[in-house]
Amino acid sequence: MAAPAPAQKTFTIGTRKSKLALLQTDLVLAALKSAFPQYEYQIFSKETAGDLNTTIALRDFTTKNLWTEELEELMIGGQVDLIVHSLKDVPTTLPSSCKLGPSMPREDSRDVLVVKQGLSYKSLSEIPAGSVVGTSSIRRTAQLARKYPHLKVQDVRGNIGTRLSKLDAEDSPYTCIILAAAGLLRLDLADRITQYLDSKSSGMLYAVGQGALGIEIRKEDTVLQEMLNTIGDQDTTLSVLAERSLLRTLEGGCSAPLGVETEWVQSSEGKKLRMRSVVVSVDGKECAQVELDAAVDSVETAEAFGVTVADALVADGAGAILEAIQQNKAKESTTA
Ligand SMILES: NCc1[nH]cc(CCC(=O)O)c1CC(=O)O
Repeated sequence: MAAPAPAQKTFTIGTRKSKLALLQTDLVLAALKSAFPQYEYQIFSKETAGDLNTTIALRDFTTKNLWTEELEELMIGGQVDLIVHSLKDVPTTLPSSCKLGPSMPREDSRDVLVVKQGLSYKSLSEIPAGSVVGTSSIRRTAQLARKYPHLKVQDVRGNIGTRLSKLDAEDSPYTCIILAAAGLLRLDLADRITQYLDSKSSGMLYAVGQGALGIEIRKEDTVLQEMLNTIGDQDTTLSVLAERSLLRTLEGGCSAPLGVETEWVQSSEGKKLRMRSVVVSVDGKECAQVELDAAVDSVETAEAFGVTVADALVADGAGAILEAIQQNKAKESTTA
């Protein structure tokens, strides 16, 4: 008699509960299902500390693992097999038993300007002096202070829907807010995008990993590693590896005022990764800036490129800017 068929293998995908997180998880689930229809998949969603704390400014959190830690514990415990994150929210150093798999194709990585409903400004340069821009990101705040010093910045927290409601509220202090294009595009809110921000249009660079998904697995899970290799995109994987290596080397974590912009360019020596990067002091007065190209074709060369750009930024003054921010933080936490 034939042995009974083995129980159908089911992969459990862990995610945050926000609308965007669930949409992103559906993208991964669809890709896995289409490449590996022989397996079953289920989603386990959970609200994280980051979702539950919407009043404290993000930069005041001391832990960097706000969005990831609780799900990682479940994965290490075996209750989930993979976690789908916004890569931007994933710390550059993971628990020793976890790793990131290859990245699927990246959504638009740029920041965008969203103007309050009813106002007709078309770009950041049209926003009048003294207007309030909503953002809780130190990177966006610092770059605004540098390029648009006549504008004011005020915190705005919550998921994307909440931020849009806060912007549009009649008694809102905000003229506009800055968001990641990726979130709005995935939520089908492209009609709220007033202007795409980048090195050319506005001099604003995006966050490391922005627009990409981070798929985290257990380090020893060779089955899932192989499966993710199949649905991964080499160009995206190498760009985000280089960006994350830059951030890790600068040791600024998610609170570093570091902006990047990577693109693949054709040169006479073949395809190269171009990385623009900037570190700005919170008041916008100090700035280190570097643009480099490198032939990147492996994990090793991608990570080495990130280190090279970090070293060049430090040589251009980034170290002093980051140190001043660290010292300020230390001071605040002893006097608060
Ligand atoms: N920190 C919150 C966060 N994490 C990921 C995204 C958007 C999607 C992405 O960048 O992949 C956002 C919102 C935003 O910055 O507008």
